[in-house]
Amino acid sequence: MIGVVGAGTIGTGVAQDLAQAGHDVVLVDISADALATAREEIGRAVRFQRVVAPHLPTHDVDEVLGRITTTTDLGALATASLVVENVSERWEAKQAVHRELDRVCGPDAIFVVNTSCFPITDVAAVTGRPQQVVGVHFMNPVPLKPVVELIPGWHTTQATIDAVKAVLATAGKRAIQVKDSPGFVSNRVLMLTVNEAVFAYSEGIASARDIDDLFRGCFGHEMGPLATADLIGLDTILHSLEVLHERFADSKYRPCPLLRTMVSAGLLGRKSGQGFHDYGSAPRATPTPRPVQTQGA
Ligand SMILES: NC(=O)c1ccc[n+]([C@@H]2O[C@H](COP(=O)([O-])OP(=O)(O)OC[C@H]3O[C@@H](n4cnc5c(N)ncnc54)[C@H](O)[C@@H]3O)[C@@H](O)[C@H]2O)c1
Repeated sequence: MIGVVGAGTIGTGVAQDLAQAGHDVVLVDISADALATAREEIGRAVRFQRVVAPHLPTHDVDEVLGRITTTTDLGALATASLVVENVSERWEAKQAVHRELDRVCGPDAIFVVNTSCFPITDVAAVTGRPQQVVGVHFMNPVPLKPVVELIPGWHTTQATIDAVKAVLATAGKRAIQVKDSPGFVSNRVLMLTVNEAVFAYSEGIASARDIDDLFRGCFGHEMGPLATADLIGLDTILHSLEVLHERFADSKYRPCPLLRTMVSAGLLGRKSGQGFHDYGSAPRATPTPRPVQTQGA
């Protein structure tokens, strides 16, 4: 059995993807509402998959949901062989969950850290098993993205890396391995782009629509930076920039004040229905029925 902790934007996708690959999944969150929403989202995403990704295998909704058990009790992961942690990008949450996982899980269990920016070595250090902790930066939406960033921590063993790669392969995922550093490669670059796009928008240089249009039309991106931010979640973008700002002590990562204001106002992007673009009252990241190609956070 595989544990998935955190049933938000990305944890929901991870649970779906692993269940589609045939694994029994226990999905844990502190919020019962988040777990209920996750089940609804997974049902919807499995149904939509044939429309948004006709090249991928189709799955039976009841079979996929039948492999996923949801609970608010982390103790349910006592027999997990592997746990993928996807809780909010806040240090207090990350370290508390890994300490608790270290206490409840068996000594052989491997912990996968799905984080946008925290160094994996820092997370591994709060456990008594740093050799069995590895970072996997999944991309969003997880079931549609074939590549992940894989980040060993200082003490991660090759056996851990191999075991995690084998599980990723069951879900058709290819891992690109990079060294442990805040934001790794993808988010170190992506967060700067998103932040600069927010600055340009806040200075009135162009509308959100035109900023995104430029990136689609000029660079062939499937989504512009502001639509990408909406998909990832503006709170996750803000927290990621805060981590980069603090860890590199470099002002180039200071979050645009507008981003902070929008998060305070509850404008979190797709998951709240409103960000730089309007998504109506739809909860979270239900993909629109057209091919989706996006980045991760
Ligand atoms: N959103 C993305 O596109 C994306 C992509 C790759 C990685 N990530 C990373 O994945 C992690 C989750 O991001 P997200 O966007 O899904 O966030 P989110 O805010 O959508 O969801 C986080 C979930 O964690 C739960 N949670 C918080 N504390 C918890 C605890 N102690 N125990 C159990 N559950 C807890 C919350 O209730 C919430 O449901 C972050 O570290 C983020 O940086 C996000």
